[in-house]
Amino acid sequence: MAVYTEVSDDEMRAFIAGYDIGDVVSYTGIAEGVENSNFLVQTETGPYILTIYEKRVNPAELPFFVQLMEHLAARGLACPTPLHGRDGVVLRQLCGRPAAMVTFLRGMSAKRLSAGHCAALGEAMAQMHLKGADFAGTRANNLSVSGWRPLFEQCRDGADQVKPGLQAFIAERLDELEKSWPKTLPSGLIHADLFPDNVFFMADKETREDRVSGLIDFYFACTDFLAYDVAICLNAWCFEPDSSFNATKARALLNGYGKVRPLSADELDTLPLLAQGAAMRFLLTRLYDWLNTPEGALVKRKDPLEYYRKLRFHQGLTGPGAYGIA
Ligand SMILES: Nc1ncnc2c1ncn2[C@@H]1O[C@H](COP(=O)(O)OP(=O)(O)OP(=O)(O)O)[C@@H](O)[C@H]1O
Ligand SMILES: N[C@@H](CCO)C(=O)O
Repeated sequence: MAVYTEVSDDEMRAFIAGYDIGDVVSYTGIAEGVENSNFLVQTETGPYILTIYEKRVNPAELPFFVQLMEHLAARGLACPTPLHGRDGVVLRQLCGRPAAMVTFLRGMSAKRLSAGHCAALGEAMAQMHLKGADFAGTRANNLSVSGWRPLFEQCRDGADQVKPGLQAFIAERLDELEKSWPKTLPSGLIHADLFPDNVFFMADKETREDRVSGLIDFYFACTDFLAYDVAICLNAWCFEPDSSFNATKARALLNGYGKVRPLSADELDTLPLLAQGAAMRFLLTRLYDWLNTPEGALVKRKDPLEYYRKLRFHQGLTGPGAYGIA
């Protein structure tokens, strides 16, 4: 459940009055998500999403995220578009926290992922990379290689409670990743959290096949290697619940991506390393949350060991062939 900030009816009405979108008809907290408080707000002119930004979002970075969504939406990417208040302002305050309203996107995240979903995701991600190429804003990725060790230092003492030997495993892998992390791959705007819950699909009316209808949750977006985004998605989309890797889904994802933006030989060769790094990122943030979320908290903790297993898989690879590509 991700509604950290409760909003009263009066506070909601006053907040919505700041926009030219009619009066509030109803609103409800959205249970999904872990980072921010989200509400579905119905007004006389339709549905909107209200986000109240919580702990992990740095208010100073909000203009970057808002301008990025405006940039991508203006170039035809189906993503939330921030609403301007009557005074022109996008970033506002509600219940003492930064807040913004965005357009509501139709569609649903895929519950049972198929190779078709992975192919569609690959294409949509590549389109986002191309549309983001002329975005003027930049934001360093604080959850890439230089951010992992400080995060590890904050949770290393608890690691062995989660799995005996985990502390030594992470320490050894971190040393290796820091030594071998690439320096010169094609870079640009990446989403950095394009998990299945952040991608909406709708069935095509004629073919009945699921098409991507929208990408949401740009609050980890940053400037980094484009192939790192691909690696994050290989991890998030191509493993089965029993932890086995599905090379058919990986091939579909990579081919879908490559149809729009072909990956260079360097990017392909580096994928196993990038995928290990991407697994390290989510292993560490989940480990940190696991150790720091009090028992009984409203938010459901995600299993860090899922990403330990993913890291181990990529660690054993010598090239991108295991991802189903020649
Ligand atoms: N623009 C939108 N249109 C429709 N639904 C949305 C939109 N934005 C968010 N939602 C709904 O709200 C839920 C939570 O949103 P979001 O993933 O942005 O939250 P979060 O707390 O930042 O989550 P995460 O844990 O993925 O970082 C989504 O799963 C979706 O159901
Ligand atoms: N997608 C993240 C959580 C939200 O950023 C994870 O699964 O760990």
